[in-house]
Amino acid sequence: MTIKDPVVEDVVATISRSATEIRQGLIGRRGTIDEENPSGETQAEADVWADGLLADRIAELDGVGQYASEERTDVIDCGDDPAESDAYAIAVDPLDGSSNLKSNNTMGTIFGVYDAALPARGETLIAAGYVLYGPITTMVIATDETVAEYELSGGERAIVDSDVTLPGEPVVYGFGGRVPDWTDDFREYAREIEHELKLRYGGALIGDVNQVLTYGGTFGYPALESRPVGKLRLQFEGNPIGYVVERAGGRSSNGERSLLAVEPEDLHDRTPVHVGNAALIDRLEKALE
Ligand SMILES: O=P(O)(O)OC[C@H]1O[C@](O)(COP(=O)(O)O)[C@@H](O)[C@@H]1O
Ligand SMILES: [Mg+2]
Ligand SMILES: [Mg+2]
Repeated sequence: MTIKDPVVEDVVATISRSATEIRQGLIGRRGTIDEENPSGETQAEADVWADGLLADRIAELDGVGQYASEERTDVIDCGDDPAESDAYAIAVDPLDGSSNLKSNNTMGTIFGVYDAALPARGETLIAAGYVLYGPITTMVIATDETVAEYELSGGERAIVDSDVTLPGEPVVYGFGGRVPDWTDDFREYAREIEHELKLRYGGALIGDVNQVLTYGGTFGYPALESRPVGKLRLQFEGNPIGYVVERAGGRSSNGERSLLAVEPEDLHDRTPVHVGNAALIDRLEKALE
């Protein structure tokens, strides 16, 4: 599978080559450091290390004007301003689910290629995807043309599915947050889903969303009573994941509308995230009305 846009291909190739190294570099970096990221969360040593590695490599690519990640406060300007040129802005969650490092469970790396200066609406994404560090390392890449899945080995990517499509019949679900902290409307909706689908929740967005893409169903990290804006970050998690799932034939929502239509106010905005089969996301939005 070739990616038509050479800058997107360069970004994807850089991330796929780095993934093998990131996976290997997790060994010995499972602890936390005495620092917080801009969202106020304690950083893992690996979060900061993976961010540095990706920032160095992505920022130097031709056609990349900005690099931003959930691990650093500000955007790095590294070329032409995406607002005034053909350059793209790359937003990254270097390690998604890094609290899973301690228990040695699934994690990922998420990226979005925005044709706009950050923060930007998801509608300006021209590509997005993720690496999944599971028993094997895979990469899902969505562009305007298609969603494809690859296996990564030694920095090379080998195609496994050139047309990833959300299965029509939903099978699995995963909802984040503590049940008593859910809103009454969401809890009522979740109770129905629990009777229809099978629970799959691993504590890393990427692992859980990849199950939804594989089997059909829904993943949600909802608005909480204690935190109405939810937990996940719009630029680094919500938008890229929303883009992938929408391109694969599903829907994304912040509870009211497509994640891709949400206007950001700040680089580190949080948002409720819901993705999956369109019929389920339609039902969710109705339940929250
Ligand atoms: O621990 P919780 O509340 O279940 O949260 C899990 C969610 O938080 C995250 O770990 C947040 O991502 P980061 O690890 O990149 O901060 C998601 O991957 C996951 O869906
Ligand atoms: Mg994350
Ligand atoms: Mg992260």
